[in-house]
Parts: sequence; C-alpha cells; structure tokens
Amino acid sequence: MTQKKIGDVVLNVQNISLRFGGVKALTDISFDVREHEVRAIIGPNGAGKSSMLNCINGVYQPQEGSISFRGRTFRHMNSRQVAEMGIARTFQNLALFKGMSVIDNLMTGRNLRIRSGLLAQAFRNPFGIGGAQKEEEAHREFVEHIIDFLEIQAHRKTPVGQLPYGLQKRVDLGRALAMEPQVLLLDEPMAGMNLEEKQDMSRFILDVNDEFGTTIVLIEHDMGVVMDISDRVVVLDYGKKIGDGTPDEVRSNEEVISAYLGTSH
Ligand SMILES: Nc1ncnc2c1ncn2[C@@H]1O[C@H](COP(=O)(O)OP(=O)(O)OP(=O)(O)O)[C@@H](O)[C@H]1O
Repeated sequence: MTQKKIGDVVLNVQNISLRFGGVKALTDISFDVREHEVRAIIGPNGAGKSSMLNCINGVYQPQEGSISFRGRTFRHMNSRQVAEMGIARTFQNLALFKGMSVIDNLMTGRNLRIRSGLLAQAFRNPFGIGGAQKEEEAHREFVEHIIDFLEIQAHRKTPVGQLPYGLQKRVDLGRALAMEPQVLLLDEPMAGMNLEEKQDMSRFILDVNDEFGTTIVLIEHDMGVVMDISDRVVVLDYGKKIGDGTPDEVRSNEEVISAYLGTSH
C-alpha cells in the first residue's frame, strides 16, 4: 500500500450497546476512525456489523453509548442529519432505482447539494432561471466526473436494472460519491461478486480514498477480502469486539482465529 497521511480521529464510537428485545446485537462497542483511513469492520454472520453501521448512520438508536463526529457528540441522530454532516453509505441490498439510468441514479445522490429547484429560483428572481440551470449543469458535470472515475461511461444511459450485479454495485458507490461525503460507509461492497469484480471494487475503493481523500468504513464478512485494503480492522463476534488493530495484528489474534475457525468462513 502506498504511504499516506492518516489524520486525527473523525469518528468516535463510544460504548455502544444495542438490543432488539432479548437479542443483544451490540455490547459495549468502542472504536475510532481516523481521517483518510480505510477502516474495516469484519465478523462472521450475525456478528453485528450491519447493526453497527446502522447506529453510525442514524437508522438504529442504540440504548447505550454515543457517537462523536469531528468532536461533536450525538446520542440520537436521524439519517438525514448524518448525511448532511457528510457521511454517506451504500447498502448490502442495493438501494438503486432499477428503472432509471445510471446518470439519473447518480443525480439522486446530488439531492442534498441542490440548493434550489428551478421553480424556487424562478419565484425568488424571475430572471434567475439561468442561475438554476447553471446549478443543474454543474451537478451534471460533477456526476459525469464520477462516471469517468468509475469507468462506467459506456453505461451512462442504461437502466441500472439491466447492468450486471458488479456494475450495479459500482453505480451504488457512485451514488454515494455524488454526495461528496467526508466519510463513506460501505456495507459489504464486494458481497456476491466474482474474483475479478472484487479486485475491481477493491481498486476503486482505494482510488476513492486516495484521490478524493475520503475516509472509508467498510463492513465485510470475508476476512481475506479486506485485509489488503484496510489500514485497521475491528473484529466483531456475537455483538462483542474481539479484535482491533492492523491487519497483521488481527490475523494473529487468537480470539479472532477461533471465531473464524468456528464458522464456515
Ligand atoms: N431489526 C432487527 N430486529 C431484530 N433483530 C435484529 C435486527 N437487526 C439485527 N438483528 C439481530 O442482531 C444480530 C446482529 O445482526 P447484524 O445484521 O447486525 O449482523 P451482521 O454481522 O451484519 O450479519 P451479516 O453478515 O449476516 O449481515 C443478529 O442476531 C440479528 O438477528
């Protein structure tokens, strides 16, 4: 991996516990994420990875603990507030509009950034419609840049549902990038992919991290996939943190080895 500058802590997860009735999905989980880092959360099925991401994302409200983003501590946040703070995510089960083109799906990622619709601008200033059009053009230009970056130019106008799964995952990444996030949460970005697609996705994740400087938190249950691209790894098992460190530290951690040997992974 190329040398890069990892900065201060941007995201700090403190003593998070989450229960669903009698099920303890997460128990007293703490870890931090540093600026410009690729931070993986791994663990066998049911370990609590998606629940953790949903807490960071404001989808679940943990019963205990707090999450700080750039030094501001939150106990309860909704998804919109999280997005406005600059945290975007992709989903394990793609959340794309299958009938819409690649471009239009990526434009939905610009929604938060669109200050005013054509109509709103026209009401404020009857001569201002040109301004709104300029704004729209600037958003389209940004989206085209992402399309080039992700090498999906040939599919710009294709309805997303017609693309192979690996490319749909790439479009989902593009939609999140269109939000210009500071922190990108990736929910199993390589699940269901073949080896070549996994290699492509790994390269795009590293390029996003490198070229846009985006901090990345990704979850994955296949230990091998993330070890090459992560700076540090948190390991969950049955809702508890059993390991946290560099890929080498985690690989040689006895508790992690036995958690993985005890499963089919
Ligand atoms: N909405 C929910 N309602 C009830 N139980 C839930 C809910 N979400 C998660 N759980 C439970 O919490 C535990 C952790 O699940 P979670 O989906 O976070 O694990 P995971 O590590 O992401 O698993 P996978 O790799 O299979 O996606 C499981 O026992 C699961 O059944």
